[in-house]
Amino acid sequence: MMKIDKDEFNKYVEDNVFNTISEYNLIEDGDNIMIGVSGGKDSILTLNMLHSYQQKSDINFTLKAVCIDEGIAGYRNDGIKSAKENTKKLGIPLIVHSFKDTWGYDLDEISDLYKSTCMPCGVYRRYLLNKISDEQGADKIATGHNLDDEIQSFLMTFARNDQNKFSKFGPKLKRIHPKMTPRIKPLWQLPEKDVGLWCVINDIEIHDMECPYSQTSLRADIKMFLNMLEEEKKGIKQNIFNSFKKTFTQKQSEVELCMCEICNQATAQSPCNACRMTDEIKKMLS
Ligand SMILES: Nc1ncnc2c1ncn2[C@@H]1O[C@H](COP(=O)(O)OP(=O)(O)OP(=O)(O)O)[C@@H](O)[C@H]1O
Repeated sequence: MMKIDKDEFNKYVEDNVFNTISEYNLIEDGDNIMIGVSGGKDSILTLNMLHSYQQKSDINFTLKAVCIDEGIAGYRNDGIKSAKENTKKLGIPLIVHSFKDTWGYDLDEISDLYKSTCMPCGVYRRYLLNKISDEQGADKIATGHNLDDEIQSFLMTFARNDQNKFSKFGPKLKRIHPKMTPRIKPLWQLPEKDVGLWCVINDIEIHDMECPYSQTSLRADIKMFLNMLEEEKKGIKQNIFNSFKKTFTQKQSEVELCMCEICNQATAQSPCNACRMTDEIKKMLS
């Protein structure tokens, strides 16, 4: 087995992330950054890298973290524990907010209502991440999306013939509405295997469990396909990412946003997805 030098590896990870931050101007002076922390490896590395960037760079910015409790028995509580421990260690304030507080039910209670549970989960999670970031005055939401996530999303747009999603690609999304907090992805150029290795090498306590619902998604199939290809043809994921980078030009979303007549959040169409879904779920549950 190949021996890995811890300091060298940590420097490689830090250089990779710091380069993405500076090359794409992810963080600017005076920014209030909200980090979406699930307690898993990607968001815990993001948390540590942004904390370290705050210490080492001469850019002044604040950090807060938010953890959304979807209500997944036997899964989410360990993630929240990891989010609490890791933010406490770094002195970063954490907000925990649940689906149940907002809509009155857990994800578990609505998991059978849709073909893939990831659909309602994604709609509600994105909604809450944005709402809380907006309420907290955040300028940007940092997520732990890594190189693997980005090429999976890229291939998913082809599988679904949904090129509108191109506006969500890239390490930094533009602000398209005053109430829509844009995303930044500091791990955009870092392969997932290196994120895992960083946690192991540094003995970082993380929540290392697959979401019990993730197997129902197209993303899970594409991830498995890419991992299988990578096993046989080393470097194929990096090649896909490099080709993606060459052809990628950020498409500005062409949708004009308005305010949801029910919840007063920014949306492409009123009522917003979350409110329309809530109405549908209430009917299905009654
Ligand atoms: N429950 C949550 N609360 C807050 N942020 C979240 C939550 N779930 C996901 N995120 C944010 O979205 C990113 C992508 O999430 P996703 O579940 O697709 O990936 P992941 O690879 O499992 O991430 P992680 O290793 O951080 O759990 C996470 O890294 C995190 O920044």
